[in-house]
Amino acid sequence: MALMGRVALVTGGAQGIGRAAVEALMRSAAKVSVVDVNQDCGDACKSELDAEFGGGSCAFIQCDVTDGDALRADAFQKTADMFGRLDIVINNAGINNEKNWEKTIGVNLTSVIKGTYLGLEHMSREYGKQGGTIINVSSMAAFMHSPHQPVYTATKHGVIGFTRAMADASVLGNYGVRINVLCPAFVDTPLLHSVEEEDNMGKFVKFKEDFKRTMDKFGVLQPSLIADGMMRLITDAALNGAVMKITCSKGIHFHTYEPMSA
Ligand SMILES: NC(=O)C1=CN([C@@H]2O[C@H](COP(=O)(O)OP(=O)(O)OC[C@H]3O[C@@H](n4cnc5c(N)ncnc54)[C@H](O)[C@@H]3O)[C@@H](O)[C@H]2O)C=CC1
Ligand SMILES: CCCCCC(=O)/C=C/C=C\C/C=C\C/C=C\CCCC(=O)O
Repeated sequence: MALMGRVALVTGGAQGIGRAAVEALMRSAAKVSVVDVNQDCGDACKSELDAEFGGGSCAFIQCDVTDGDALRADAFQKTADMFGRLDIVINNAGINNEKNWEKTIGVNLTSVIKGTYLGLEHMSREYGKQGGTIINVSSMAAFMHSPHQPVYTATKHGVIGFTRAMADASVLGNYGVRINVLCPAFVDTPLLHSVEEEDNMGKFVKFKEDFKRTMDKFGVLQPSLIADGMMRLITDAALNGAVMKITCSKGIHFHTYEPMSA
Protein backbone atom coordinates (compact mmCIF):
# COMPACT_ATOMS: atom_id res chain seq x y z
CA MET A 1 0.00 0.00 0.00
CA ALA A 2 1.85 3.07 -1.30
CA LEU A 3 0.22 5.60 1.02
CA MET A 4 0.05 3.58 4.26
CA GLY A 5 0.51 5.99 7.19
CA ARG A 6 0.14 9.09 5.01
CA VAL A 7 -2.48 11.75 5.82
CA ALA A 8 -4.46 13.74 3.24
CA LEU A 9 -6.79 16.73 3.42
CA VAL A 10 -9.32 17.16 0.58
CA THR A 11 -11.44 20.32 0.34
CA GLY A 12 -14.85 19.85 -1.24
CA GLY A 13 -14.37 16.16 -0.52
CA ALA A 14 -17.97 15.26 0.34
CA GLN A 15 -19.19 14.78 -3.25
CA GLY A 16 -18.19 14.80 -6.91
CA ILE A 17 -14.50 14.85 -7.87
CA GLY A 18 -13.35 15.40 -4.27
CA ARG A 19 -15.29 12.37 -3.04
CA ALA A 20 -13.76 10.18 -5.78
CA ALA A 21 -10.29 11.39 -4.71
CA VAL A 22 -11.06 10.61 -1.05
CA GLU A 23 -12.08 7.05 -1.97
CA ALA A 24 -8.95 6.52 -4.10
CA LEU A 25 -6.74 7.74 -1.25
CA MET A 26 -8.47 5.45 1.25
CA ARG A 27 -8.12 2.47 -1.09
CA SER A 28 -4.36 3.20 -0.97
CA ALA A 29 -4.50 3.08 2.85
CA ALA A 30 -4.11 6.83 3.46
CA LYS A 31 -6.01 8.53 6.26
CA VAL A 32 -8.20 11.34 4.93
CA SER A 33 -9.76 14.50 6.28
CA VAL A 34 -12.83 15.47 4.23
CA VAL A 35 -13.30 19.25 4.47
CA ASP A 36 -16.61 20.52 3.12
CA VAL A 37 -19.14 23.30 3.75
CA ASN A 38 -22.11 20.91 3.31
CA GLN A 39 -22.84 19.30 6.70
CA ASP A 40 -25.48 16.77 5.51
CA CYS A 41 -23.44 15.62 2.54
CA GLY A 42 -20.32 15.38 4.73
CA ASP A 43 -22.10 13.33 7.40
CA ALA A 44 -23.47 10.94 4.77
CA CYS A 45 -20.04 10.68 3.12
CA LYS A 46 -18.36 9.86 6.46
CA SER A 47 -20.94 7.14 7.30
CA GLU A 48 -20.52 5.52 3.88
CA LEU A 49 -16.72 5.63 4.06
CA ASP A 50 -16.71 4.19 7.61
CA ALA A 51 -18.97 1.36 6.41
CA GLU A 52 -16.65 0.59 3.49
CA PHE A 53 -13.20 1.14 5.04
CA GLY A 54 -13.84 0.80 8.79
CA GLY A 55 -13.86 3.66 11.29
CA GLY A 56 -10.79 5.73 12.16
CA SER A 57 -9.40 6.27 8.66
CA CYS A 58 -11.41 9.32 7.74
CA ALA A 59 -12.79 12.43 9.40
CA PHE A 60 -15.37 14.92 8.20
CA ILE A 61 -14.71 18.55 9.09
CA GLN A 62 -17.46 21.04 8.29
CA CYS A 63 -15.70 24.18 7.07
CA ASP A 64 -16.28 26.95 4.55
CA VAL A 65 -12.93 27.35 2.79
CA THR A 66 -13.55 31.09 2.37
CA ASP A 67 -13.37 31.48 6.17
CA GLY A 68 -9.61 31.79 6.56
CA ASP A 69 -9.59 31.37 10.35
CA ALA A 70 -11.75 28.22 10.17
CA LEU A 71 -9.65 26.81 7.33
CA ARG A 72 -6.50 27.26 9.45
CA ALA A 73 -7.84 26.12 12.83
CA ASP A 74 -10.75 23.74 12.12
CA ALA A 75 -9.51 22.14 8.92
CA PHE A 76 -5.69 22.10 8.77
CA GLN A 77 -4.75 22.21 12.46
CA LYS A 78 -7.44 19.72 13.54
CA THR A 79 -6.41 17.31 10.79
CA ALA A 80 -2.77 17.46 11.90
CA ASP A 81 -3.78 17.08 15.57
CA MET A 82 -6.15 14.18 14.86
CA PHE A 83 -3.87 12.14 12.58
CA GLY A 84 -0.46 13.40 13.81
CA ARG A 85 0.85 14.69 10.46
CA LEU A 86 -0.13 16.00 7.02
CA ASP A 87 1.35 14.77 3.71
CA ILE A 88 -1.16 15.49 0.92
CA VAL A 89 -3.42 18.51 0.31
CA ILE A 90 -5.99 18.63 -2.47
CA ASN A 91 -7.46 22.11 -2.92
CA ASN A 92 -10.52 20.95 -4.84
CA ALA A 93 -13.56 22.89 -3.53
CA GLY A 94 -15.01 24.98 -6.32
CA ILE A 95 -18.26 26.62 -7.39
CA ASN A 96 -19.83 27.90 -10.58
CA ASN A 97 -21.52 31.20 -9.79
CA GLU A 98 -21.43 34.03 -12.32
CA LYS A 99 -24.17 35.90 -10.46
CA ASN A 100 -22.20 36.12 -7.19
CA TRP A 101 -18.91 36.22 -9.05
CA GLU A 102 -16.96 37.62 -6.11
CA LYS A 103 -17.82 34.44 -4.17
CA THR A 104 -16.54 32.42 -7.12
CA ILE A 105 -13.20 34.23 -6.87
CA GLY A 106 -13.21 33.62 -3.10
CA VAL A 107 -13.83 29.88 -3.31
CA ASN A 108 -12.04 28.99 -6.55
CA LEU A 109 -8.94 31.18 -6.29
CA THR A 110 -8.40 32.91 -2.92
CA SER A 111 -9.13 29.72 -0.96
CA VAL A 112 -6.81 27.67 -3.19
CA ILE A 113 -4.04 30.17 -2.43
CA LYS A 114 -4.81 30.00 1.31
CA GLY A 115 -4.99 26.19 1.20
CA THR A 116 -1.60 26.08 -0.52
CA TYR A 117 0.02 28.37 2.05
CA LEU A 118 -1.51 26.40 4.94
CA GLY A 119 -0.38 23.15 3.31
CA LEU A 120 3.16 24.55 3.21
CA GLU A 121 3.00 25.54 6.90
CA HIS A 122 2.22 21.91 7.73
CA MET A 123 4.52 20.18 5.23
CA SER A 124 7.39 22.44 4.08
CA ARG A 125 10.98 22.05 5.29
CA GLU A 126 10.85 25.87 5.65
CA TYR A 127 8.68 25.22 8.71
CA GLY A 128 10.72 22.23 9.89
CA LYS A 129 8.26 19.73 8.40
CA GLN A 130 8.87 16.51 6.43
CA GLY A 131 7.69 17.52 2.92
CA GLY A 132 4.59 16.49 1.00
CA THR A 133 2.50 17.22 -2.05
CA ILE A 134 -0.27 19.65 -3.05
CA ILE A 135 -2.76 19.39 -5.92
CA ASN A 136 -4.78 22.44 -6.95
CA VAL A 137 -7.86 21.80 -9.10
CA SER A 138 -8.28 24.04 -12.15
CA SER A 139 -10.27 23.15 -15.30
CA MET A 140 -9.99 22.82 -19.08
CA ALA A 141 -11.89 26.13 -18.95
CA ALA A 142 -8.44 27.62 -18.37
CA PHE A 143 -7.45 26.51 -21.89
CA MET A 144 -10.75 26.69 -23.76
CA HIS A 145 -12.23 29.80 -22.15
CA SER A 146 -15.92 29.38 -21.59
CA PRO A 147 -18.15 32.25 -22.85
CA HIS A 148 -20.79 30.97 -20.43
CA GLN A 149 -18.54 31.41 -17.38
CA PRO A 150 -16.11 34.34 -17.68
CA VAL A 151 -15.29 34.68 -13.97
CA TYR A 152 -15.09 30.89 -13.44
CA THR A 153 -12.67 30.83 -16.38
CA ALA A 154 -10.58 33.64 -14.84
CA THR A 155 -10.29 31.80 -11.51
CA LYS A 156 -9.12 28.63 -13.24
CA HIS A 157 -6.45 30.57 -15.19
CA GLY A 158 -5.37 32.05 -11.86
CA VAL A 159 -5.05 28.63 -10.23
CA ILE A 160 -2.65 27.49 -12.95
CA GLY A 161 -0.45 30.61 -12.76
CA PHE A 162 -0.30 30.53 -8.96
CA THR A 163 0.45 26.80 -8.84
CA ARG A 164 3.26 26.93 -11.40
CA ALA A 165 4.87 29.90 -9.65
CA MET A 166 4.64 28.17 -6.26
CA ALA A 167 6.07 24.94 -7.69
CA ASP A 168 9.15 26.88 -8.80
CA ALA A 169 9.28 28.66 -5.41
CA SER A 170 9.25 25.25 -3.74
CA VAL A 171 12.34 24.21 -5.73
CA LEU A 172 14.14 27.53 -5.11
CA GLY A 173 13.31 27.41 -1.40
CA ASN A 174 13.95 23.66 -0.99
CA TYR A 175 10.48 23.23 0.56
CA GLY A 176 10.35 19.50 -0.21
CA VAL A 177 6.74 19.93 -1.36
CA ARG A 178 5.64 19.09 -4.91
CA ILE A 179 2.84 21.34 -6.18
CA ASN A 180 0.86 20.41 -9.29
CA VAL A 181 -2.38 21.42 -11.00
CA LEU A 182 -5.16 19.32 -12.51
CA CYS A 183 -7.41 20.49 -15.35
CA PRO A 184 -10.37 18.22 -16.07
CA ALA A 185 -12.80 18.73 -18.96
CA PHE A 186 -16.49 18.22 -18.14
CA VAL A 187 -17.08 15.70 -15.32
CA ASP A 188 -20.34 14.08 -14.29
CA THR A 189 -20.91 15.74 -10.90
CA PRO A 190 -23.65 17.92 -9.36
CA LEU A 191 -21.65 21.02 -10.40
CA LEU A 192 -22.39 20.35 -14.05
CA HIS A 193 -26.14 20.71 -13.43
CA SER A 194 -25.66 24.27 -12.20
CA VAL A 195 -25.59 25.32 -15.86
CA GLU A 196 -29.40 25.12 -15.77
CA GLU A 197 -29.76 27.62 -12.91
CA GLU A 198 -30.10 31.38 -13.25
CA ASP A 199 -28.97 31.60 -9.62
CA ASN A 200 -25.59 30.21 -10.74
CA MET A 201 -25.22 31.41 -14.31
CA GLY A 202 -26.74 34.88 -13.90
CA LYS A 203 -27.23 36.59 -17.26
CA PHE A 204 -25.22 33.86 -19.00
CA VAL A 205 -28.00 31.32 -18.35
CA LYS A 206 -29.42 32.29 -21.75
CA PHE A 207 -26.39 30.55 -23.30
CA LYS A 208 -27.12 27.25 -21.54
CA GLU A 209 -28.11 25.41 -24.72
CA ASP A 210 -24.79 26.45 -26.27
CA PHE A 211 -23.02 25.23 -23.13
CA LYS A 212 -24.81 21.87 -23.39
CA ARG A 213 -23.82 21.58 -27.06
CA THR A 214 -20.18 22.08 -26.01
CA MET A 215 -20.62 19.31 -23.43
CA ASP A 216 -22.12 16.99 -26.04
CA LYS A 217 -19.27 17.79 -28.43
CA PHE A 218 -16.43 17.11 -25.96
CA GLY A 219 -18.15 14.48 -23.81
CA VAL A 220 -18.39 14.04 -20.06
CA LEU A 221 -15.83 12.21 -17.92
CA GLN A 222 -16.41 10.08 -14.80
CA PRO A 223 -15.00 11.32 -11.45
CA SER A 224 -13.04 8.05 -11.00
CA LEU A 225 -10.77 8.98 -13.95
CA ILE A 226 -10.02 12.35 -12.33
CA ALA A 227 -9.14 10.50 -9.11
CA ASP A 228 -6.75 8.28 -11.14
CA GLY A 229 -5.03 11.45 -12.38
CA MET A 230 -4.77 12.77 -8.84
CA MET A 231 -3.21 9.52 -7.61
CA ARG A 232 -0.59 9.81 -10.36
CA LEU A 233 0.23 13.39 -9.29
CA ILE A 234 0.49 12.19 -5.68
CA THR A 235 2.67 9.14 -6.28
CA ASP A 236 4.98 10.24 -9.14
CA ALA A 237 7.86 11.94 -7.30
CA ALA A 238 9.16 13.43 -10.58
CA LEU A 239 6.16 15.72 -11.00
CA ASN A 240 6.35 19.33 -9.80
CA GLY A 241 4.71 22.29 -11.55
CA ALA A 242 2.99 19.85 -13.90
CA VAL A 243 -0.27 20.87 -15.57
CA MET A 244 -2.27 17.67 -15.99
CA LYS A 245 -5.19 17.78 -18.43
CA ILE A 246 -7.89 15.11 -18.56
CA THR A 247 -10.19 14.99 -21.59
CA CYS A 248 -12.39 12.42 -23.30
CA SER A 249 -10.33 12.49 -26.49
CA LYS A 250 -6.84 12.24 -24.94
CA GLY A 251 -7.42 10.88 -21.42
CA ILE A 252 -4.76 11.81 -18.85
CA HIS A 253 -1.99 13.93 -20.41
CA PHE A 254 0.15 16.99 -19.71
CA HIS A 255 0.19 20.52 -21.08
CA THR A 256 3.56 21.55 -22.46
CA TYR A 257 4.92 25.11 -22.40
CA GLU A 258 7.55 26.76 -24.59
CA PRO A 259 10.81 27.04 -22.65
CA MET A 260 11.39 30.62 -21.46
CA SER A 261 13.96 32.55 -23.49
CA ALA A 262 15.38 36.06 -23.11
N1 LIG B 1 -17.57 18.93 -12.79
C1 LIG B 1 -16.85 19.46 -13.79
O1 LIG B 1 -17.23 19.38 -14.96
C2 LIG B 1 -15.53 20.09 -13.50
C3 LIG B 1 -15.16 20.50 -12.23
N2 LIG B 1 -13.94 21.09 -12.06
C4 LIG B 1 -13.52 21.53 -10.74
O2 LIG B 1 -13.44 20.42 -9.87
C5 LIG B 1 -13.66 20.83 -8.54
C6 LIG B 1 -14.72 19.94 -7.91
O3 LIG B 1 -15.90 20.12 -8.65
P1 LIG B 1 -17.10 19.07 -8.67
O4 LIG B 1 -16.77 17.87 -7.91
O5 LIG B 1 -17.55 18.97 -10.06
O6 LIG B 1 -18.20 19.93 -7.88
P2 LIG B 1 -19.34 19.50 -6.87
O7 LIG B 1 -20.25 20.68 -6.77
O8 LIG B 1 -19.89 18.19 -7.24
O9 LIG B 1 -18.54 19.32 -5.50
C7 LIG B 1 -17.89 20.42 -4.92
C8 LIG B 1 -17.82 20.22 -3.41
O10 LIG B 1 -17.21 21.40 -2.88
C9 LIG B 1 -17.95 21.81 -1.74
N3 LIG B 1 -17.81 23.26 -1.56
C10 LIG B 1 -18.31 24.24 -2.34
N4 LIG B 1 -18.03 25.43 -1.81
C11 LIG B 1 -17.34 25.20 -0.68
C12 LIG B 1 -16.78 26.04 0.33
N5 LIG B 1 -16.92 27.36 0.28
N6 LIG B 1 -16.11 25.46 1.35
C13 LIG B 1 -15.98 24.12 1.42
N7 LIG B 1 -16.51 23.27 0.52
C14 LIG B 1 -17.18 23.82 -0.52
C15 LIG B 1 -19.39 21.43 -2.06
O11 LIG B 1 -20.18 21.36 -0.87
C16 LIG B 1 -19.19 20.10 -2.74
O12 LIG B 1 -19.21 19.02 -1.82
C17 LIG B 1 -14.05 22.31 -8.61
O13 LIG B 1 -12.91 23.10 -8.32
C18 LIG B 1 -14.46 22.48 -10.05
O14 LIG B 1 -14.32 23.81 -10.49
C19 LIG B 1 -13.04 21.26 -13.07
C20 LIG B 1 -13.36 20.87 -14.32
C21 LIG B 1 -14.62 20.27 -14.64
C1 LIG C 1 -21.70 24.28 -15.12
C2 LIG C 1 -20.34 24.37 -14.53
C3 LIG C 1 -19.43 23.30 -14.98
C4 LIG C 1 -18.05 23.72 -14.81
C5 LIG C 1 -17.13 22.69 -15.31
C6 LIG C 1 -15.98 23.28 -15.97
O1 LIG C 1 -14.89 23.30 -15.44
C7 LIG C 1 -16.28 23.89 -17.20
C8 LIG C 1 -15.50 23.86 -18.23
C9 LIG C 1 -15.90 24.70 -19.29
C10 LIG C 1 -15.30 24.79 -20.43
C11 LIG C 1 -14.34 23.87 -20.94
C12 LIG C 1 -14.68 23.76 -22.35
C13 LIG C 1 -14.30 22.79 -23.07
C14 LIG C 1 -13.35 21.82 -22.53
C15 LIG C 1 -13.82 20.47 -22.74
C16 LIG C 1 -13.10 19.62 -23.41
C17 LIG C 1 -11.93 19.99 -24.18
C18 LIG C 1 -11.32 18.73 -24.72
C19 LIG C 1 -10.49 19.00 -25.95
C20 LIG C 1 -10.03 17.68 -26.46
O2 LIG C 1 -8.83 17.56 -26.66
O3 LIG C 1 -10.84 16.79 -26.59
